[in-house]
Amino acid sequence: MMTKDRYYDLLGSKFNSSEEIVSEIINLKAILNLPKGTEHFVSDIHGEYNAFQHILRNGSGNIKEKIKELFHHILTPQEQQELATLIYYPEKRLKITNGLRNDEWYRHKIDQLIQLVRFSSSKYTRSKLRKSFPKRYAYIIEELLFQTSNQTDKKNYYTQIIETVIQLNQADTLIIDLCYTIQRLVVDHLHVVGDIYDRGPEPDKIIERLMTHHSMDIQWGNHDIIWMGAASGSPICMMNTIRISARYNNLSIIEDTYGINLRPLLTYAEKYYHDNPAFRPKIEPDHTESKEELLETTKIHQAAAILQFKLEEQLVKRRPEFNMEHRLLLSKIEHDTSTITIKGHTYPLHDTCFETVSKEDPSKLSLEEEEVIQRLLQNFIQSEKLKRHVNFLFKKGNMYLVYNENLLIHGCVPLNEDGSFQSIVFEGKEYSGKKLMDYFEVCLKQSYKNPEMHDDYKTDIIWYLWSGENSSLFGKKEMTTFERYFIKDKKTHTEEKNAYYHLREEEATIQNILKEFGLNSPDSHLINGHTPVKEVKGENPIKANGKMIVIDGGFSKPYQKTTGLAGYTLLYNSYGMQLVAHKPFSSVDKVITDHEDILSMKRVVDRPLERKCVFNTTIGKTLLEEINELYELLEYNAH
Ligand SMILES: O=P(O)(O)OC[C@H]1O[C@](O)(COP(=O)(O)O)[C@@H](O)[C@@H]1O
Ligand SMILES: [Mn+2]
Repeated sequence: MMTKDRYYDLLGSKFNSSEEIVSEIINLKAILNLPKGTEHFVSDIHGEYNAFQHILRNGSGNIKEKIKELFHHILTPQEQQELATLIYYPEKRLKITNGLRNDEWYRHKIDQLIQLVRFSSSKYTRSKLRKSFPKRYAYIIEELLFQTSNQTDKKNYYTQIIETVIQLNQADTLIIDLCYTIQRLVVDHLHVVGDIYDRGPEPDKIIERLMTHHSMDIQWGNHDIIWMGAASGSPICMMNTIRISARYNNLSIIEDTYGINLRPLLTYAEKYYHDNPAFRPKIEPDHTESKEELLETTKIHQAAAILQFKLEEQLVKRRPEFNMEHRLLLSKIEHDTSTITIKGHTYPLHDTCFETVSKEDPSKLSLEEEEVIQRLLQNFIQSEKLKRHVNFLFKKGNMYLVYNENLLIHGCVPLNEDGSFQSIVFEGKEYSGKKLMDYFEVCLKQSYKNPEMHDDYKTDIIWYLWSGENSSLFGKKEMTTFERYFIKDKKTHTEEKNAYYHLREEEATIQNILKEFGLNSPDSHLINGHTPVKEVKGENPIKANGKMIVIDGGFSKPYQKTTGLAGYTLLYNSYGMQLVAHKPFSSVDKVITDHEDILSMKRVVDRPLERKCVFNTTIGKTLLEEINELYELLEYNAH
């Protein structure tokens, strides 16, 4: 333990004089009284990088709103949209409008953008603002920002700066910098409420983009943890990532993006599998793969699924505490009649591919299969890029987050029908509610530290998190992957949701959960992703008298049919929370050429009586502690 004296000496060494300490106290106190910064919540991005980056660029409609507030009396809606498009994609827009621009256009645009920077920066201190400026024009932007073109004495100075920039052919780059500054200023902090991976084609690009973000956090989703599990040495999580990537025709994420060699798996799959309609990949109309390539994917898809089922049987048997015996489906197959009996009903099996499944010992892996799995796993563990991405997920992510009096969880808090927390025994200890989620997090972290261990308890827990009944990330009784492939009767495909999903409609449930996580403020909310909100069927994303908000971003194209909208994101500024509904995103080109935007409709979730300041936030609490310490330091120095 550090002594108090030593601590103050260390802290004091950051300041040269008492005056410096005093001015830091004044600075921090001033920050506490600024309005709280805008938080942006997104979830279930599912590899749809293009739609995601667009939402970041337009701040879920926030940029357009600022433009409207500032310029509604001088710009038509069309002109406002054009300005918005310029701010979203400055380089691309400037390229397109090349030739149409003259000095007058530049003067005008730079002035409008400066006004917007000023307007969007009112909540920031000068020092924070300075940090948000791109380096190359920081000085010029600052000069322009703190002068106004209206005061006559400053007018010449202001105009002169802009004229010089134009004369020196620097206007384009200045405009680009101003646009990105505005993008950055309208959202202070980003929360990603899980499911960056799977289904869509570019999860890696999403992670890379998030790595450059100025301030963000992640709550892991079930589709993120299977990739984290694969990098932690879990063969079953790895097989599942391969199976899903094959299903959505995205194997190039594994091969090209993460540099993992799938050849051994393909060679093996070619030997035992053929074309099979149930395993043909889902394809987009504009896909570029040849018939042969799609057939290869179909074979890999089957190999990955059967290997996953075999590994699952092994895991279920070695972990009786997981209560997953009902998932021992390979053991239930009647090979002679090609049927299976589940919960007392016998169903015919279709599109089967059980050539490698032994009747006597269905979970048994052949030597060849063991080898393929080992080689793949080594590749997953050693992929530098995957390691970088998973490191980032661990660094920025958690099972849940308490932030500014809100609780953020991707899936759920598993509940019993009576609303009590569902409990389960792991390693001889009973867990429920918050403790259960803390336990899951410890397991994930430990497993990642030991990627050379493939079937230890902590690594197996990651699979439990993917598909176990008490998993806060899954939230359903069982995952019917096997049934979906091989049984036609849709009844068997249903995945019964945890009681949480109907109980969360009630305010008392949410209050109880918030309390479990130490939240008692009347302004607290619970924010979930994970389940698409079926607005077409009348589902409301705002539940429990406004305490519960479901924001599945609906980015995942294959799921948009069921929701009717693309989905939701959430904004939380000093005036309260607003839910934003988005239409599906078409393409960047459409935005740039036709000014098509994801039409956003806003709905107010709530509006607290008082405008929230930094003082009321999580960061505010830390600042307050810092201020108190600085006061103590002043006193310590005075003695
Ligand atoms: O639609 P797909 O890709 O077949 O996946 C279905 C599976 O995905 C899950 O819905 C989990 O994914 P989500 O987290 O996106 O809901 C499972 O419950 C279900 O079995
Ligand atoms: Mn999910």
